[in-house]
Amino acid sequence: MKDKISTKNLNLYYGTNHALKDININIKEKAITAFIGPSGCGKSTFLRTLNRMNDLIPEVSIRGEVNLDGENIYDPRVDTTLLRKKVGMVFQQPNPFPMSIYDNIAYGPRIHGIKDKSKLDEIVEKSLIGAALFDEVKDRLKKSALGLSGGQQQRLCIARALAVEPEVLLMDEPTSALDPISTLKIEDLMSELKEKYTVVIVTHNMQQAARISDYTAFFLVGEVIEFTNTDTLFTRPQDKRTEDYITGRFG
Ligand SMILES: Nc1ncnc2c1ncn2[C@@H]1O[C@H](COP(=O)(O)OP(=O)(O)OP(=O)(O)O)[C@@H](O)[C@H]1O
Repeated sequence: MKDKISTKNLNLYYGTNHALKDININIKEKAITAFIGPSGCGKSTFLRTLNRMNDLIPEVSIRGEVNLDGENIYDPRVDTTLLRKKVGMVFQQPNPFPMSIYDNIAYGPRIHGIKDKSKLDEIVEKSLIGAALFDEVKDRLKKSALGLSGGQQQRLCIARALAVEPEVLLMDEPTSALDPISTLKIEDLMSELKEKYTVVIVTHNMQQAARISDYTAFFLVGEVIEFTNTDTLFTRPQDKRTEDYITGRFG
């Protein structure tokens, strides 16, 4: 499988806080890559560098490269709107817009210029099917998205991300606000999504990383300590710090 994203000596500072230190990793296409590590070690920060979401935070400075299909996304000529269309994001708290289920999903495509009603209908249906939500909501597409359960809202947010035909999906602890059954549904969905998309997930839950990801990176105070395929990381970690973390000795 080819590398979809590769970072080169990536460093990030919040003011003087050196939050990411020389990150060099390659993320494989059409696979699930998980980031684990204790709180505050830079996982979310790193995830956000992959579609330049940190640009929106004041006092951030970034050095190094993030290459998407070989092109550095920090090149000043890059259009961040198009970048974020290609590299979509799902957050910890489901955050549907206060509008109908249909309009939530049509929102992105409309921004990108699609107005034709039948085309939008088709995108909405396809995205909801892709997010394993269609059957549950097909009779209430015009009802408010805020009436859905938390787990349904999170799948709606995934459908909303899929609607603009991304290539990469970044997920920042997408199940930590959900009950176990909704969590399982999202995990099953992620395994389906990786057939078409490159999926990158931050998770606090090591069992989740072990269950669903193909590759896992262990972060500690702004550094990637170990990054390899998930089985190896959890069964034969090379670094003592990884071993201590996965065996619950700290974190
Ligand atoms: N918006 C921000 N402004 C300033 N500093 C920040 C900001 N976001 C994160 N940081 C700092 O960057 C470091 C890494 O935080 P980050 O949230 O990326 O870690 P994390 O591993 O994702 O943690 P958690 O698992 O708790 O979400 C921390 O020192 C944090 O205080």
